[in-house]
Amino acid sequence: MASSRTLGTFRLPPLPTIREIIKLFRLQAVKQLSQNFLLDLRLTDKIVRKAGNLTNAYVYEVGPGPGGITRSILNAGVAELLVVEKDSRFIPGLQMLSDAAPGKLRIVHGDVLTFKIERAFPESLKRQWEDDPPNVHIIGNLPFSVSTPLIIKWLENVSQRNGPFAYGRTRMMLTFQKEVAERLTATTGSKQRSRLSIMAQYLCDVQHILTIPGQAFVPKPENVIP
Ligand SMILES: C[S@@+](CC[C@H](N)C(=O)[O-])C[C@H]1O[C@@H](n2cnc3c(N)ncnc32)[C@H](O)[C@@H]1O
Repeated sequence: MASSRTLGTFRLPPLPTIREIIKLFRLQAVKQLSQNFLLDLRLTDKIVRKAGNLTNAYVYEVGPGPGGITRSILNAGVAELLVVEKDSRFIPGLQMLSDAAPGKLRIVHGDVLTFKIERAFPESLKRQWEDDPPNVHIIGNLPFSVSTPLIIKWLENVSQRNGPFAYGRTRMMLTFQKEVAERLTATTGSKQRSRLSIMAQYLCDVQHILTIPGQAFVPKPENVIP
């Protein structure tokens, strides 16, 4: 009999809702840390579907928080999901998810700005830069105070083919504040064209995939777009 890892048919068992997890573990968003959660699993499923086919993929989720996107990634048939979360309050809820998905979810209590993902996944996943992208994906809904410095760091990593790009042309699916997303995707001549647009588009194929309405987040932030 083949394992679910090979077939990519894993589904999480019934679990408390994200709202219940937030109540259970007292995970109220901390305003100073710009925490805004996605509670609607249909939306997190949609975000994860847009990241492409994750069957047997190795996924690095940055800032899982109460775990909405995390659940959708686990249900997408991944080989392994590694999450890095800075706020220790979220670790017990993530541990519950890990227990529900034996051998699939690795939890790191740490900082995405310093975590060394290049050592975390098997060497065998590495591809030449010119080859098809590796089966390694980055997904995240980070606070905006972190997503901007992080994307600048990752663009530097792309140019040096290290960090997450030691595996090859690793794909990323990230949420950004509306203004940052507009700058990342701004074409020549547009008002939002900036150094960030030029750097990002020179080094990556940048696409605006979907707009998340502010009311999808709890609490509701300023304008957001992935
Ligand atoms: C905007 S919330 C999103 C949470 C969850 N992904 C969701 O969509 O509901 C951002 C998450 O990133 C975490 N975070 C913030 N800075 C971080 C850092 N430097 N390293 C790792 N996690 C971080 C926060 O604690 C929080 O859980």
